[in-house]
Amino acid sequence: MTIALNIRLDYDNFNLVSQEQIPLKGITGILGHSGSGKTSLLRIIAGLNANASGTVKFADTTLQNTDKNIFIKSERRNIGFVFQDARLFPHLDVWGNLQFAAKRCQSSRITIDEVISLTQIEHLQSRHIGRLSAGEKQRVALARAILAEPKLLLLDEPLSALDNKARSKMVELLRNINLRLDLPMLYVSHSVVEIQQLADNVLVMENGKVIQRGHVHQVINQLHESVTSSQTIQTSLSLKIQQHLPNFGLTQLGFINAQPGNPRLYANVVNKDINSHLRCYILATDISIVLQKPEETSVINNLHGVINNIQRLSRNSAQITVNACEQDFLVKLTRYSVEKLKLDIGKSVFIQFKANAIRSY
Ligand SMILES: Nc1ncnc2c1ncn2[C@@H]1O[C@H](COP(=O)(O)OP(=O)(O)OP(=O)(O)O)[C@@H](O)[C@H]1O
Repeated sequence: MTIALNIRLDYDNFNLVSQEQIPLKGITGILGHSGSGKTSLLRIIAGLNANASGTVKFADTTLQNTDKNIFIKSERRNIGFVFQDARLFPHLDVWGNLQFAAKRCQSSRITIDEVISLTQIEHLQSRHIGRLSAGEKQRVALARAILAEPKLLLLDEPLSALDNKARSKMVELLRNINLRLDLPMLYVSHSVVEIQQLADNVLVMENGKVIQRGHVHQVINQLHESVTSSQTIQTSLSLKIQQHLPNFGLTQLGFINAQPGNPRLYANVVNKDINSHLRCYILATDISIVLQKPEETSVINNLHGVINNIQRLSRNSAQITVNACEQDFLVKLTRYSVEKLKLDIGKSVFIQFKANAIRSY
């Protein structure tokens, strides 16, 4: 199933042009700076922007074809939408908000109780909307959207008002809902970390155009510097949980396609089952490079690799790509260190990073 777009939207100071086939499998993240056109793109797909011209096809259904004067109204598109600000009915309690959605929904592939349980709002049912936290409101908005049994769910920065704890809970919840209901999602955010933790595939937007697309790790590891700040350049990867070392507060991890002899990595204890995959990232500023094999060091993660790219970031800093165990690691160094260590493409080096450099939500 895909969304096929061939559209154009012109405002006085902004033009969006997109010819895109978006495969609707799992969660597709749409990443980009403020003003790059992410919300406009979602609104066109949802049928909330009649000013756009061109064609929008959802699987075999034409939702819009300007030449043929076709425009299926938003409420008939079978597409759900969760906004940044939840947009619940303020005069109703949680149950009232859910009932409203359930009444409008025709089939019953999922019951209201199942949705309440999936979104973890059992204890909130009689609560008035005005007495919910931002995270709770988002979970109710999500429940309401799911109850309408959409074929596609669009989410526009739904986590932006949440703190880190609520955010990580929502990320887990969205993944769970995506798997349990097999409900494809398009998820807009300007946060690289949020997209890294949630999306399977990513589109990157800039100035009203999609400039990058692909699998989450591949896109994030090659993010254009105009999209990411040099502070958030990161290696995005998935690792396999090998064993927990509770006495040390550590978890041992392996590369997914590990070859015999590949070293293990260590992260601060991760609450996940053995053999499951941990989606994680390592900031480029958290990795350092040494020329000799470190023998006596407190830095727990040490990998041998070869430099395959050096890219200048600013007058005084550079991004070095080191391939180790068939994985590219991005490292940010000062130009002083690059010159001092005489780093060059093809040079054999060791990279080092601490356990707490392996991050996840
Ligand atoms: N109704 C409108 N009339 C004129 N210009 C608009 C309108 N809606 C959006 N724009 C402009 O279109 C551009 C893209 O806006 P859009 O909301 O799609 O960006 P975005 O990437 O979602 O940004 P953010 O992350 O801040 O939500 C912006 O420059 C915005 O000012």
